[in-house]
Amino acid sequence: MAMCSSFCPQIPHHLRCRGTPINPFSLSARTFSSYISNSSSQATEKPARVGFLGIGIMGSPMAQNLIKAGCDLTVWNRTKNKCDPLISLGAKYKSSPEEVAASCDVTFAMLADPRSAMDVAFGKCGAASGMGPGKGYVDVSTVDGPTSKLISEHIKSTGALFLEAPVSGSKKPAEDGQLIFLTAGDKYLYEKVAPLLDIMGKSRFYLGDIGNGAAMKLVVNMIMGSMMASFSEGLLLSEKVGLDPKVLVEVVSQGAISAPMYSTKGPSMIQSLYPTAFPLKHQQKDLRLALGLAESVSQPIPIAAAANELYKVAKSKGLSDEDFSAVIEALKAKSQHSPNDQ
Ligand SMILES: NC(=O)C1=CN([C@@H]2O[C@H](COP(=O)(O)OP(=O)(O)OC[C@H]3O[C@@H](n4cnc5c(N)ncnc54)[C@H](OP(=O)(O)O)[C@@H]3O)[C@@H](O)[C@H]2O)C=CC1
Ligand SMILES: O=CCCC(=O)O
Repeated sequence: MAMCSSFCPQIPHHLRCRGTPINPFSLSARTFSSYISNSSSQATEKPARVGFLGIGIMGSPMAQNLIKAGCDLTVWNRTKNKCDPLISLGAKYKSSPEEVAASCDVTFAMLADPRSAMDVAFGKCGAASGMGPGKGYVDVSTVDGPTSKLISEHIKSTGALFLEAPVSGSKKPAEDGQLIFLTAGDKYLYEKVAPLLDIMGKSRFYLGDIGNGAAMKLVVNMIMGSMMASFSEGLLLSEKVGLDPKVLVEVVSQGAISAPMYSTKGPSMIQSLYPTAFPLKHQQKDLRLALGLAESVSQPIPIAAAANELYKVAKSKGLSDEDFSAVIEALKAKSQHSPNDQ
């Protein structure tokens, strides 16, 4: 368990065995009382009833890890057939977010963007209609602070608790239970869902008031979006001046600007392949939201603003559902010129 914040309960790694969701906090909460905290043996009781809304690239492996850990999981997705593999693994299915929330102690939501996060949380048959005292709602989608605050207000007006908990880490870390949770909101709920976060992630940060988790996530993804745009420029420039971009990837990997993202995505970018882990449309959404965040405090972010334009060009070229590394295609288009150009 990585060091998170002074508020963060430190759980020794040996207490985080797969299939044994064990955490000392589980003893105190009534709604979560079915957790056991026996660090020396396998869990003999099932965890509390957990809901999961939004079974996309991220939601699917996160939900799967909860099932594998023995959680009593109920799922919902707008496109129902994406729930089928989870149902095969033992998940229950309900036909609306309201029904999931009504039947669960804590409900997670992993939705595409602010609009869908709000619709699912408090739209027609939304989760809020099924919430009430003793329940918790944990939104792990990447949204902006104002959206998160609105969702929080709707959930809390029912008497339930709310935690925002966007994640750093992509498809593979989600599959491997290695996500990083950036949480804010009700501290009590944070402590109660810690065992569930520890099933899906490798670390968690508690950042205080609602909006802080969203802001942290947007800052991280703003940096990531600019890094990928810059890396794309480097790959194309190296090739144009007669260098082997594969060697560039190797050189970068050995130096101070080394990043797993470059080593992982560089080789496929060189082949113009963009297998989707993080959809480009979501990266552009995050840059857009980061620009709004910066605007709200009059902070100039010109690099991110330029990167955002590039992702918009990539979207206009039909690359929304490709991996965000496909942003390189926007630069290829830009750099095309006639042989007569100087
Ligand atoms: N992929 C990644 O690497 C990461 C993504 N994120 C963030 O996580 C969130 C989910 O991402 P990801 O799983 O990749 O995205 P996907 O596009 O794969 O999944 C989006 C989910 O939102 C649902 N959805 C979209 N619109 C609506 C709507 N109007 N009403 C109800 N449900 C809707 C989709 O349902 P349906 O199946 O019906 O379309 C799907 O379940 C995003 O906020 C993203 O920014 C965070 C970290 C990493
Ligand atoms: O929001 C997406 C983040 C992807 C990552 O952290 O690798």
